[in-house]
Amino acid sequence: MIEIIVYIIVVIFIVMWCYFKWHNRPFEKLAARMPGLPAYPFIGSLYTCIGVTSEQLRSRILDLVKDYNLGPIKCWMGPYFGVFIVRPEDIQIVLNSSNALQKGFVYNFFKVILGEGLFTAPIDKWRIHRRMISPFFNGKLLEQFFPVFIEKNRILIRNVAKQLNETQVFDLWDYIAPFAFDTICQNTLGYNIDTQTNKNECEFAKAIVKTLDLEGMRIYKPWLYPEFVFSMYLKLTGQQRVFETVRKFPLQVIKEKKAEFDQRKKLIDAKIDVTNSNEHQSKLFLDTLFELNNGGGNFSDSDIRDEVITMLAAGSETNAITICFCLLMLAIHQDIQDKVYDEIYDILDDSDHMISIEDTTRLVYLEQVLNETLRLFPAGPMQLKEIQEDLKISSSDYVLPKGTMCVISPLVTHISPDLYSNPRDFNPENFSPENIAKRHRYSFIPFSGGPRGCIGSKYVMMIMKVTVSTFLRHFSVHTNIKLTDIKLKLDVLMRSVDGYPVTIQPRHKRPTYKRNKKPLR
Ligand code: HEM
Repeated sequence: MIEIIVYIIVVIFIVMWCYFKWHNRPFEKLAARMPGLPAYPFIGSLYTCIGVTSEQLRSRILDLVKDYNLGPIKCWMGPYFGVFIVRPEDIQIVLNSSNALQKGFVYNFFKVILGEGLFTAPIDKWRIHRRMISPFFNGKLLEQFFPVFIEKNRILIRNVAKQLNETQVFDLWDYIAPFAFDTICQNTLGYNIDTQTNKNECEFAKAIVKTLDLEGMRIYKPWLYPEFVFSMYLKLTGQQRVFETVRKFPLQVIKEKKAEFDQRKKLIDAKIDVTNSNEHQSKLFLDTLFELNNGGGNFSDSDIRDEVITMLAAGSETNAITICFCLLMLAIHQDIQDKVYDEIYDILDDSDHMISIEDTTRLVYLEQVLNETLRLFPAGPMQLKEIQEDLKISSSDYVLPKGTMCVISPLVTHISPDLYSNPRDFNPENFSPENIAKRHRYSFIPFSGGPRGCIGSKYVMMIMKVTVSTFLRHFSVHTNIKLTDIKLKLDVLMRSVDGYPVTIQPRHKRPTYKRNKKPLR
């Protein structure tokens, strides 16, 4: 009997192995020609990630690309065939191909948290939802978010002012992260939460960071790929509760807001005027989802929940990380800070009047500084696209077979010496109009690109300009660390290992050209 069982197991194993080899033929054919990492059964090339910290992982990836001279590089992610795409010409082809809209298999891990919101949605669903949601983040509608930026910045400045003249450094993150969360909450949910003042109020914000990190860690550990193994891992390590927390908060808010929406609709149907509130505008995003839901727009309750969680997750930490890095860069590079402040002063002078949307469009040097921050510290360091049909890229005439996972990494492309001189220095001149014109458009991809690029890029550039300029109008920012002291860790997002340590001083409201002038005798 035992012999028969063993015989059956061996036969099953051989059949599976043959199927696997047969299925992988096109990949193995290409892998034989393409340089890159060797692979071992089951773990593929991910042995390079075993036992390394997320900080070491970043260095390994950068070394890898350097060793292979930016060419397409093969890398087996467990059983999946992957190719690192580094050159801008190839990135452009992949990001704009209608056959590369599907996200890679690892995005399925995030469905536990984000459901099928835009970030994780399969192509058919994504197409419909993206068309419905895009208008909120484009053009004129963006203006509706502006009053919220101003109000949340007012609270931020009031809170940060407590650190004025302290000699001890503080971590910018402690102030900027709650600010970014409150802002996106108000703008997407119309929900006025104030975690800036009441830090313990929202467990959700902490839980979302934790869950995204847990799922991100899974990418490099193929033995955690099967769902049941990962759930067991969560149970054994007592971490499954954070996943429940992530779901609870948005559901509770959506329920509340839906009741308000239904109430308002009843009044409107009864022809009673409800156009009173300032709040109306910030409710627009969720209200429209409710309208799609009510009007048979093929938008279910779970679609609402998934899109809401996706916006909260995608739109708060990324924003906070970039603002923190930007202020830290300005603290390290005082000359650049002076130049940014001079520009702010030229546009807004030394009065206390609030910045307007028009003012933000004139802050062109600040925009260069923000772009340079996103170049060196792209919050979303890696993306994975699974191609649906064979795709020819320009480097070395390779044709990537259907099913290949294309790994695109701003982290890697942004520090290529072929594209940027002294790529590890912080130099906003990289984004002067002349220098931009000299480079390929896809040399700078912090928001990815093509039809599936970041939906929030305009929104976030605007909020970052408002926040950094408001901060600098009130304070000058300082630090005792150097650029080379910053250690980066690579999870789903890329952050600083040791936070963003700074001190602040009251701003002398005079531009450098007035400050440096010798007094007349
Ligand atoms: C500095 C801040 C931000 C950075 C660096 C950033 C970066 C990115 C990147 C690289 C992607 C592509 C990810 C992938 O394909 O794996 C992406 C997608 C996305 N981002 Fe952002 N993002 C930022 C802010 C925001 C904000 C503020 C929002 C919302 C208000 C947002 C919403 C989204 C959504 C919904 C997607 C998925 C788009 C789709 O698949 O259609 N992001 N973002």
